[in-house]
Amino acid sequence: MKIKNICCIGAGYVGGPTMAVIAQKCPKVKVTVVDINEQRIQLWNDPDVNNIPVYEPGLSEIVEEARGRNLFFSTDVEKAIDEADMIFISVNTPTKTYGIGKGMAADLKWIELCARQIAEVSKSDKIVIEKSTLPVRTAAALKDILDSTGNGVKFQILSNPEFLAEGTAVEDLRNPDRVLIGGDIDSEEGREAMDALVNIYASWVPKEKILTTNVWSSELSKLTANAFLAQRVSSINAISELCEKTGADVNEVAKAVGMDSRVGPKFLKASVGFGGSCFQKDILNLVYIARSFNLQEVADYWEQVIIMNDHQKRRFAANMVRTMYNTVADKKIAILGWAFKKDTNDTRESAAIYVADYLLNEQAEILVYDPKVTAEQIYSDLDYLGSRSNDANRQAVTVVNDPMQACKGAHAIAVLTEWDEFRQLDWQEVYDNMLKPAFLFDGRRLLRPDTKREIGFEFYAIGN
Ligand SMILES: NC(=O)c1ccc[n+]([C@@H]2O[C@H](COP(=O)([O-])OP(=O)(O)OC[C@H]3O[C@@H](n4cnc5c(N)ncnc54)[C@H](O)[C@@H]3O)[C@@H](O)[C@H]2O)c1
Ligand SMILES: O=c1ccn([C@@H]2O[C@H](COP(=O)(O)OP(=O)(O)O[C@H]3O[C@H](CO)[C@@H](O)[C@H](O)[C@H]3O)[C@@H](O)[C@H]2O)c(=O)[nH]1
Repeated sequence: MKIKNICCIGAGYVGGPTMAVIAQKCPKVKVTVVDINEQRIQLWNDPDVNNIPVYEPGLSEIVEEARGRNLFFSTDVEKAIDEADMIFISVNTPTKTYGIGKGMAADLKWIELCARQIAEVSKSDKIVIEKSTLPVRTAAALKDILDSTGNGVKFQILSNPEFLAEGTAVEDLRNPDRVLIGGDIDSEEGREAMDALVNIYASWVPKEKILTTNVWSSELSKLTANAFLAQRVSSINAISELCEKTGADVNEVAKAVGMDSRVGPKFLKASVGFGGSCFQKDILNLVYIARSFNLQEVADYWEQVIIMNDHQKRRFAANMVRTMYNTVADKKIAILGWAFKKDTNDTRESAAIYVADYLLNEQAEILVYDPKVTAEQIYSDLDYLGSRSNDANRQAVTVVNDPMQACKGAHAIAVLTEWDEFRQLDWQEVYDNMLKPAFLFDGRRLLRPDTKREIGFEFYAIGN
């Protein structure tokens, strides 16, 4: 089966970059990314390619090359569905905030809306691909909805979870560790659909890296992969607290442990806590699924990864307060970095939001600098927590676009995102312009303790 037209529903952090790379690597395939968010689509179509709504190194160049040639962004969802042979569903699947499974289960309302719309609009057979991260067995629900139209259109459902990490999305998409495709391997139509998707990826991914499985394994592998990665971060963060009590250094411990080839060195960087839109949501979802099958021990085991992460964020903020003589009321605290990791403008579940909220509850005055996050986003993150009025957030938090300005006259600095530029700051000048004692809290192990202490900072770092 030759695919000519691809539609992707959802022009977010996954849909945008993934489709841009497919369009670049398959110039003969027309790729249309659609979204109900008009402003987002407008930005994807902005003549100045630097204004596209997702910041990822290397992405604007690809969009510039492919946009208007075989890559299109549109709000006309129906037309794109109608024209496509292959439809990726890449909409958000956040944690439910209401009803059964509130705070745990994935909210599948947007997925279901997509399925219903595809069912309603389609006049020809289609391959429908789960790109969003979904609970295991969601494909069965999609199949039910799609097969109930009664208009004779045939749908093949595949699971093709995305493993890209933000900040390295383009590199991860161009050079994936693996591509996972789950489908109905027992039927000829199922195998044909899987082959069609394999062929798209085979345009640039070596065949041995393209893995095909049954649908349920594919769906569950995605949740499992994120649970394993997050578990490593929580494991090293648990050890970081022990390091602080014993004189061991978490970086040295991580290096010694990670050099065991059975463990490996990646994802052992202690931090103020993992953030991002995926780890917490996907583990909560896994825990919820395990509980729904009455697997209490399995659920409790994975839940601990989240409990540890919440503890890490809280204890970092509490340590700041304790160190600063048990009060930060009316003290100026500069937060360097708001994104959940470097090289992205995404702030979802960023540790910075929770640390700031904790300090605001202690009546601190906060100045924030992040090279890629807007003031509007920072206020909206704080407002969303609902800890105080929106006005109170604007009164207590000032967002600036120069790190030196954030630190000037501050009692303390907290480094909460590992942006490279923070290493290069003139730390002597920062110190000179701060109130003394000048407290510096490194939540990312970004800065060298010896040089900062030499300058005169009261320096604290996770796991040191
Ligand atoms: N962000 C990541 O790094 C990442 C990586 C791998 C997998 N995932 C998974 O991919 C999925 C998408 O994540 P994201 O970060 O791109 O989300 P996102 O919120 O950035 O983008 C989702 C988009 O879908 C749109 N949308 C929702 N319902 C729609 C509908 N019915 N019709 C048209 N558009 C609709 C929204 O307007 C939004 O722009 C999630 O399931 C997530 O778990 C995310
Ligand atoms: O050693 C580490 C590694 C990561 N982190 C933090 O963990 C969070 C997540 O980082 P990362 O995994 O690099 O970014 P994400 O974009 O959230 O990517 C994860 O989540 C995606 C969405 O499901 C998956 O596709 C990716 O494979 C998976 O890495 C960030 O806050 C990091 O700062 C640490 O604290 N220490």
